[in-house]
Amino acid sequence: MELNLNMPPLVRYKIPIIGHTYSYLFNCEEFLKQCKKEYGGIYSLYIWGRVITIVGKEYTQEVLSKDDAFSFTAAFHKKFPSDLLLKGLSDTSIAKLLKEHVFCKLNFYSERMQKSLYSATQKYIDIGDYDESKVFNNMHHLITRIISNTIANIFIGEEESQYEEIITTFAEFTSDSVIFLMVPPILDFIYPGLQNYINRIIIKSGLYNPTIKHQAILIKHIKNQACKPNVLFLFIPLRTFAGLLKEVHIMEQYGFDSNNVNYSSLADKMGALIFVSVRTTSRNCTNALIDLASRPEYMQELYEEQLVVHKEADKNGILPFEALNEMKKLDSFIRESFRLTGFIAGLQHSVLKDYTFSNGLQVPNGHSVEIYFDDIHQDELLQGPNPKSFEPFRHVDANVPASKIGKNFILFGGGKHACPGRHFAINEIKFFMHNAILKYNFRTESGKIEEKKRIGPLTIPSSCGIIFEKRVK
Ligand code: HEM
Repeated sequence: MELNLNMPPLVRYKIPIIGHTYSYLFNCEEFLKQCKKEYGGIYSLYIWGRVITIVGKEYTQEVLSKDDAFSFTAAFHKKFPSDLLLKGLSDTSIAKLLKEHVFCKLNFYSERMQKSLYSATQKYIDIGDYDESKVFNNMHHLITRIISNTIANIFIGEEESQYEEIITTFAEFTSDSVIFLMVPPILDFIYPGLQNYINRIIIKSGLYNPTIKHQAILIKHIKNQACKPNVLFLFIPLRTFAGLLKEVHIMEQYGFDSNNVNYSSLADKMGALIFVSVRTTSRNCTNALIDLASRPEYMQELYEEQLVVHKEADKNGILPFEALNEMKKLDSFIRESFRLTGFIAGLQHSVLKDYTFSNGLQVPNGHSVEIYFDDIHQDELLQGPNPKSFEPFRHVDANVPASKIGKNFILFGGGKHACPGRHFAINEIKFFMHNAILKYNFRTESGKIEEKKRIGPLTIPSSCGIIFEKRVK
């Protein structure tokens, strides 16, 4: 019984119904700092008609590591009609399949990744003649298309990724699907969960379903791909479709038999894969690029490192996989960009059973907890001196790579469900940045440090102008 539990303190609030919603949305940084000062490392807020618990650095690892008590996926399903829009997302075999067949042989994808990244960069960051410079106003949009080219190339195949409609689907699937999350859940003030209930009616009645068009495009191209022998098929990293059909255990997992392929189910899984990979990578890649454009004083040092690394490239400019380990300064820069991504709180988890934290406070089954990112990513003890300042090479001396998760770095979550795609994403961002630094000089049009755009406790990349100039060799 919830009544008998020793729950975290509920922060005082003045306005009934609204509770802390306004402060959380519009003054999150200061508000959570103040709450921590008054209530300590774990307390509850009343937001959008529900009580949620904010968990600070001392208890974060408990949330991330105890997957029998806390679930990120369950919290997402509660807020979002994923069973209608993202059917593949609840398929736990995707993470397993990716781990077993893709993430453990990333070197296999390194060449494809570089080739498609470099050609897409040339296509979308096209600055014309040799000595021209050009301003690009929405890097997030361009980088999403560049990343979509690469992810589509790897997961749906070289040939299908040549179609603009497939790139559009990869680039827009996520933003179209989460449209329902973008609408503030005002109806939840009337009754918690009402907003999601109404969203479900809208989708089920056929009034509006933003993913249908993408589903049709994915099915069409998966079919195209499946009809051609000797091509890399889908996200199953076997070289040939014939090879795929021989892999009985994968076929069984996917309900495959050579005469009866369930394309709709494959498109669902592809949708889930796009959802977890494209926007996350694009957002962080854009942030890294703008963070560097904002601090041109670091460009030369990074350029010199990339020049040395590039000596290992073959005649087509393709680096060996191992060269990624040599990009130490770039890796540190990227980790610093991740660390200061501006997320104040997030990674909401649902509580799966009554749980007692190590300090004795308890949360009931069905409750939600959210992690206080700032308490970790901006903490002096965890990050070293000047945790708020962007010090691009602070991780070089510490010898901590961008992919290392732990008590002081939770952008990729943690525990058993920590993002398995982080190495893939970081490799992609490193190859992209390596190429961009070698080819261009870039800086913000304003000449200032451009901050991310804040949306409540989260951020999206700035849409500021970035000036690109070709480097004179
Ligand atoms: C910079 C880019 C990325 C970020 C910031 C990111 C972040 C995250 C986070 C926070 C989680 C939840 C972890 C948790 O529950 O504790 C997650 C899960 C996941 N991510 Fe990523 N991700 C990124 C890129 C990718 C890519 C490129 C892929 C695939 C190619 C991917 C595949 C997954 C999968 C399959 C899961 C679910 C893991 C599970 O439930 O066991 N991610 N990611």
